Amino acid sequence: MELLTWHLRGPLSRRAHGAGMRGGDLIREVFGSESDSDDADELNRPGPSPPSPLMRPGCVVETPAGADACVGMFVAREALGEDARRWLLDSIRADDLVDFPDDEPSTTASDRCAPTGGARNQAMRFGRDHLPRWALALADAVAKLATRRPGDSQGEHDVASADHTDDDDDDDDAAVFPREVLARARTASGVFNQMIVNQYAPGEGLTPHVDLEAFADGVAVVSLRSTVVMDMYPPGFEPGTSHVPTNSNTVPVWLRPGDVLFLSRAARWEWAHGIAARDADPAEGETRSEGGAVVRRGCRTSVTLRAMREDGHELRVPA
Ligand SMILES: O=C(O)CCC(=O)C(=O)O
Ligand SMILES: [Fe+2]
Repeated sequence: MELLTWHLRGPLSRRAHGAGMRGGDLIREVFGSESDSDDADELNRPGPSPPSPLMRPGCVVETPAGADACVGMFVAREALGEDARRWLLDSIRADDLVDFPDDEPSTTASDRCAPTGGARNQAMRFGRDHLPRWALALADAVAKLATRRPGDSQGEHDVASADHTDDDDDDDDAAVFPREVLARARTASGVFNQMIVNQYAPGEGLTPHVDLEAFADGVAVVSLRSTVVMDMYPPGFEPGTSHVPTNSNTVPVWLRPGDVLFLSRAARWEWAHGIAARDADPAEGETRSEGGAVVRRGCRTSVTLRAMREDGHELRVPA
């Protein structure tokens, strides 16, 4: 219960903004969905074919400017090109997982987006068996990117391979995700076995939070459509504080269409992340807290990929 409550204060609390859903409705909607009887139909639906390769060749996984202190956070810039973004949005729409407030979702930033009101703006799936095909394809491509060394534009490193030797250990820590996270690729769970699709209208945010302990290390967020600023809050931030002013210690990360954000190590366990509820963000690189250039938000869609921990940390849901 505590875990769930904590989670609800985080990613889901933004619903209070438009949908006015709470407690049981939310939990039923969010956690009930994985056992829906129409799950099998949804999973077997062919859907649009992914472009090949899914990830843009030559994309670089980097530490965003000014974010060196946030150890374990990386962004793959425009990892999904135009075709991949279109495929992903079409796949999400084909599965009818969330409502799109605009009829023809653009693959780039758009300000033609009205607030969602009572729309379904979040969907979760737990377990690889419950992930739609498109999510499995995305998860595998993102997991490959996570084997890269930051700054490298190519060359997945097979740190999870069975013939890996201990002599390589120093090198392992140089990859985007730690070795033990990448090693999940050899298990049934895969690197990722859980996903959330989130839909944000302009003005909607995400309360700062550290992801639940029930989720393992190694979180990836695929960002689609509107550019947005994700704020990283350094260790010491008190989760559950509903209104946290952005202060000088906060590290802003600009997420553009097709970017993939990686959180592991301290960035996943010690830093909190959140999105301010506002209609516009400071222009990229803008550091002044007031009076600087701003960019209006459009609609944003994100896909968060994670894995459930298998060491007894349950995601408890009240009966
Ligand atoms: O939507 C996003 O960009 C992040 C979502 C997130 O942090 C979460 O689901 O825990
Ligand atoms: Fe999160």
